[in-house]
Amino acid sequence: MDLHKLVKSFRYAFYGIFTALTEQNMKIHFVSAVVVIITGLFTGLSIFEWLVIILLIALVISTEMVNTAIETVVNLVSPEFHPLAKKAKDVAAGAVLVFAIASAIIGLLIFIPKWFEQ
Ligand SMILES: Nc1ncnc2c1ncn2[C@@H]1O[C@H](COP(=O)(O)OP(=O)(O)OP(=O)(O)O)[C@@H](O)[C@H]1O
Repeated sequence: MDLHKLVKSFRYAFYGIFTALTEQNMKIHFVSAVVVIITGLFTGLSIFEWLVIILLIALVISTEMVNTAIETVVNLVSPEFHPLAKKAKDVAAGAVLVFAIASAIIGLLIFIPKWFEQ
């Protein structure tokens, strides 16, 4: 195993996370995640509920990062307006929206009953 290569891959991956965090949408997802985690700490969640919340947060952020990667490649290969560039960007953005909406619904299904039982 090439340890040097492995360390380099991790460094690039962390740089990718840092780069993605400079995007406005990622900042919104990040702040939302922090708000959800703080709300979860105050509400009191079971281990299973935390697993679901952490998985959803990680998947929304990962989906947004893949969307950013797609946007960047599209900008590289098609800086001018092109209907296929539009299709790629809109579909990638739609994928994030689908996951974000589903996550918000699942989050509310976890939190709302707990708020009303207290
Ligand atoms: N090269 C292109 N050809 C056709 N349509 C495009 C192109 N670039 C962007 N668009 C359209 O504009 C929308 C927004 O694009 P994009 O996300 O790149 O801009 P933005 O909102 O300024 O993003 P960011 O600020 O995150 O770079 C796309 O979803 C797409 O509909």
